[in-house]
Amino acid sequence: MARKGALRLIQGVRDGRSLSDQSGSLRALPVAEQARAARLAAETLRHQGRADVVIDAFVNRRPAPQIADVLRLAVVEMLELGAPAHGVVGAAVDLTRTLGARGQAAAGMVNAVLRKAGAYQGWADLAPQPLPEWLRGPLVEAYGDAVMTAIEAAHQRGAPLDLTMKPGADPVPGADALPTGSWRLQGPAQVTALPGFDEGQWWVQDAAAALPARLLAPQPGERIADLCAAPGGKTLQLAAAGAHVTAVDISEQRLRRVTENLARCGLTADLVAADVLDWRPDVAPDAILLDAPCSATGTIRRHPDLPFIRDGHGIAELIELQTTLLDHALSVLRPGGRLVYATCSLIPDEGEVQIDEVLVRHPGLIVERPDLSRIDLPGIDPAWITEEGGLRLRPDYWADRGGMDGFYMVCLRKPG
Ligand SMILES: C[S@@+](CC[C@H](N)C(=O)[O-])C[C@H]1O[C@@H](n2cnc3c(N)ncnc32)[C@H](O)[C@@H]1O
Repeated sequence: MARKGALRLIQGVRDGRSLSDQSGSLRALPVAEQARAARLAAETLRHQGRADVVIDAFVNRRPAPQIADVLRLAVVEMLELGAPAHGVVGAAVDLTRTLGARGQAAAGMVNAVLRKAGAYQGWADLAPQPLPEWLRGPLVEAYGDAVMTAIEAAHQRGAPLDLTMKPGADPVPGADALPTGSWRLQGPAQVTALPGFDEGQWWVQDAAAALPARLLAPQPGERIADLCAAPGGKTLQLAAAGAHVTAVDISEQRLRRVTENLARCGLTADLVAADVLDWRPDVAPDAILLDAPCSATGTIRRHPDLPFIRDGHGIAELIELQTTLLDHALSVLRPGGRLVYATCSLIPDEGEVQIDEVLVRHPGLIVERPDLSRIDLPGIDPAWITEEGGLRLRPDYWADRGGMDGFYMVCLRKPG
């Protein structure tokens, strides 16, 4: 059941739909099988390049797309996830037979290929799935070949589960403290079953994603606008620090997640469903966190489908939107106030370059470099600080601890 569900998810990705957008398509399966199908599909995409090397070693020509995906699923299940070959091969042959006349004809080939693939030596040494050229090109230019290889290796390793604790909450048993203040659980976990979930003691948030709110240093009683706020990880941090938070997002549906998260954690914020570009508060905020919409190319560890469903189109429009959002946010900020701009992107045009340009457009605007002596901003590696004074985080950082999402963030101060 889970394998058939995983194959359906992968085919959805081939048609351009993300895995998360398809989660409803598994509703007919028991919950545990839904989770298994989702994991199988994600791991198959994550390791597709390596699976193809193995398959190519045993076929004369690449099979039809659907059959190739059945083979990839089985290869990844055997060689990456360690499932016993006999069960996987039998299930893959059965799955192939359900794929119409082409499947019936291919069942023998699938059986023969997978029997050999199960005994493949050298899986661990195969190069990770490369990023598509539209993304790889700009990233090699920005970071160089060696870093690109390290980033691809980090994508292959996937992501652990990071938690941000409410101040004073007890850590989740088995979680490790990270230098920057987040907590990390290695290995898969059912989030809602973890201790402290129902009590709202913590929320799921990648260690890198937790840093923009820390960089902003929210103070009790400050008026802070969280712009582009949903699903609300940063809103929760700002509210937990005692700030009066207004969370603005264009998507009412996504704002419902913010409402749920606030309620679970016993925190409050004013929620506004609006386009930030139309939003003008009556009282200018003391501080703003602008987590702008972006290519999300820093989150591929957790979204291995992203390279398959994007082709680089739309990034120029996103960059233009980020510029407009940044200018608008600065226009509503109180004089002397601070603004943290953040994107979960690896592309410098969505980070460092935006800041180079905003400083030219807004004379008097300054960058507040991260202060490494601040006790509420622990664990910042000086190597993360960029020339203009922002923080560039990459998936290959903290490789021995399980990596982090790619992110860019910077704290700006508006002239008084
Ligand atoms: C990167 S996500 C924000 C993540 C969020 N800050 C968090 O920490 O959970 C970007 C958000 O921007 C919102 N968005 C995109 N364009 C917007 C606009 N013009 N005005 C307001 N929100 C917008 C999207 O709906 C999406 O929820």
